[in-house]
Amino acid sequence: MAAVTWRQARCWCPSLLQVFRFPVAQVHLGRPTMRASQQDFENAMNQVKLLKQDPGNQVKLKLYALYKQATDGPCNVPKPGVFDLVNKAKWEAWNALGSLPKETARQNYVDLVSSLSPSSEASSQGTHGADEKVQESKDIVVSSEDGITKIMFNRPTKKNAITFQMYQDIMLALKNASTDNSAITVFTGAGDYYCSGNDLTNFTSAAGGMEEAASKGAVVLREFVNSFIDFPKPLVAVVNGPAVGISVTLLGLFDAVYASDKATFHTPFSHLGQSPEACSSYTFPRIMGSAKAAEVLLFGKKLTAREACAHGLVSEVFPESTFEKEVWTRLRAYAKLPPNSMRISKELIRKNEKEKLHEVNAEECTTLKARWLSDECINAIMNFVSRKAKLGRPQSS
Ligand SMILES: CCCCC/C=C/C(=O)SCCNC(=O)CCNC(=O)[C@H](O)C(C)(C)COP(=O)(O)OP(=O)(O)OC[C@H]1O[C@@H](n2cnc3c(N)ncnc32)[C@H](O)[C@@H]1OP(=O)(O)O
Repeated sequence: MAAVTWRQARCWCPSLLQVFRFPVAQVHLGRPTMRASQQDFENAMNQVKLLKQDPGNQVKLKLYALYKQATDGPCNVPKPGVFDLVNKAKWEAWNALGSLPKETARQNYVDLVSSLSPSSEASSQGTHGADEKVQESKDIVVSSEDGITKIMFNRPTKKNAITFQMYQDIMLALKNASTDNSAITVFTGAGDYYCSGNDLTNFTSAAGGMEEAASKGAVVLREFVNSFIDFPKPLVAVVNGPAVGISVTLLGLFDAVYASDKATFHTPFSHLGQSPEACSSYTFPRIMGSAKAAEVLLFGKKLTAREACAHGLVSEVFPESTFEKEVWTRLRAYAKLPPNSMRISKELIRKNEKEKLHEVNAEECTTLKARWLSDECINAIMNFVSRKAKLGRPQSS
């Protein structure tokens, strides 16, 4: 066998913070064996380089973890800071292997690579077909059926609060959805909530200083919101329950919002010492008028679904008992409309606003970065974490 040439191969992660790297070598693949030799291992590493399609972040993390376990043994390096998203994900994947023996890790690596045959590659790609089920991660579940790509917040025990990993998963899901075979893309939530907004522990668990955490948070937020501004297909929210914070402000960038009559819309930014994001400082006054937007964004007035509909944020409200059936029936019909026509019409509607939206997004992120470092914000988050205040409760409306 030829001498192995190690090198770092750049893999195909298309979203923000996407550069997962893992070593590959110059040889060919062996099929799964009962006991993988060093050569099988090296063959498998080379095969990774030859894969024609991106196997997806979850698989790449698994490969990285198994490679490290097989070569270095159990994870022995300090955990990266919370904002070092890629290295933290890699560290967690490696650390999760515990004391798995090197030989077993080597075998598992070979078997995993072997399973990435051309036929199995297709189902793990972002370019999945319109009738496939795809799961990007456990907290963000992506599926595609009947011409609709559904992106579901799936963290019901935490009211679907969005972690840093989930921001990344959503960006990836949107990137994939923009080129898949579906005609429209739909967001919804699992459980009783649509989404309770940013996970307030994202900042409290930051390993680096607050300054660094705020800088990185602003970068993630800007990129995240950009992916909604630029999304080319019709984007629909199926708001199954209460929505808080960024899950509300983002709705100003959606093309249609359907809500159950048990949904509420709450942006408690002043309570949190924060400021609006997702272009809502621009979209909300345009959608609902400046007086109502101020009440919502400055004073944190919680809107019922019917109020949100009356003020233009929601397209239509449905009774809870028939919500799912009625909305999905309608969406399946919409998804049969000519997709290019819908895409071109959306482009026309969005075109004149795009530059402005990007400007607003950048400014909101800069402002929020400063807010996250303020005493008002730090105290509010600490209050939530220590359960002195729950932001949903003091509101009377
Ligand atoms: C880097 C990007 C930044 C983007 C900027 C975005 C800003 C925002 O989104 S601001 C809005 C942030 N969200 C909130 O302020 C909501 C906070 N949560 C609450 O007020 C309440 O939890 C509730 C009203 C959403 C629900 O109340 P309740 O029905 O009483 O349920 P629990 O409080 O017991 O919640 C169950 C469970 O879920 C955890 N949780 C809920 N929301 C969040 C959250 N946003 N962040 C972190 N954790 C959340 C809650 O702590 C409970 O956990 P356990 O105590 O472990 O059961």
